[in-house]
Amino acid sequence: MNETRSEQAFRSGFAALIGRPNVGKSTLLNALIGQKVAIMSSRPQTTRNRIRGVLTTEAAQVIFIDTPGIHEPRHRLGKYMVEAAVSTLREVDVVLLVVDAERPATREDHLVFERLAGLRTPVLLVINKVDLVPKPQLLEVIDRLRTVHPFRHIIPVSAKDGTQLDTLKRLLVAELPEGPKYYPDDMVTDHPERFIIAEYIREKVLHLTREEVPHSVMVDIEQLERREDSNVLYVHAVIYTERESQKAILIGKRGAMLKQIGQLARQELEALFGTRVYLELWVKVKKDWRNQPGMLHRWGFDEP
Ligand SMILES: Nc1nc2c(ncn2[C@@H]2O[C@H](COP(=O)(O)OP(=O)(O)OP(=O)(O)O)[C@@H](O)[C@H]2O)c(=O)[nH]1
Repeated sequence: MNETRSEQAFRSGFAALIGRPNVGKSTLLNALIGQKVAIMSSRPQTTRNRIRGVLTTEAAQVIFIDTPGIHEPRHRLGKYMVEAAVSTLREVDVVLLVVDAERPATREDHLVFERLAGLRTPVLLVINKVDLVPKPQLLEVIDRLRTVHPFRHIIPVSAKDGTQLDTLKRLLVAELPEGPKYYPDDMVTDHPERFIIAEYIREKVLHLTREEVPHSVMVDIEQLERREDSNVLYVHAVIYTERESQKAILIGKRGAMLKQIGQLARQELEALFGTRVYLELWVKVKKDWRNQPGMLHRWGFDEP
């Protein structure tokens, strides 16, 4: 249709939506996503990092995730869980911090601000509910919050009447890397857990093997079963490589590397889902998987 548009690279990635209760996160998300609001998790109560929604435009896809531990005081949640929540902020592409223009720096807000210390992920500060405050007051708020963190942008919006939402979308998408469309446009429900688990395992692979194993690694979750009675999430995953030599590295001496990958991934997944995780990992060679459309579809990478 439009030539210049089709030449532009598609962007995709994860955005963490954070902010104390009642600042308008849900309203904002609904306003950004509009009719396509897609609450992805069928069992929100069992998943800690739930996907709240997916914004798909012609040029980009933003997957918004929730990080519940971020808003909780340390004593209620325990150090480990807070750290798990904060580590999510390091893993996403962009953080959207929402505050309320009328009450922008309560004690609860500061709790959230504290979690940003030292964070390298770009943070967009969204000052919501600007329809409720006069402009001079808004300028004061911006001045005050400017010093809280080196925000990438400060964007005053009103989720309620739509003020500045297009600007916010544009700035948000600009922070995302080029990438595939992870979810079909009309996806309403799925098990995003599959995708998240695969990404966690893949991250451990890349981290532990450094340059020895290139990015051609793919993780496929073959089986995902929640054993309600025992509160265990059972995961059977296969790490695909393109060469035998990579497979050998991934398995390591007497399986030591694979064991380490599994242990680290399991610990993080347990923190993420708040349940025990039984993780079974296999390594298989699948030559040239990247050129097999069937494989790509299986992993949800549909052509944009
Ligand atoms: N005036 C005004 N009200 C808003 C705006 N955005 C949200 N609200 C109101 O603020 C209240 C809280 O909004 P929510 O979207 O539920 O807030 P939340 O941050 O998702 O809250 P939790 O789910 O508790 O974390 C609701 O009554 C909204 O109608 C806005 O831009 N302007």
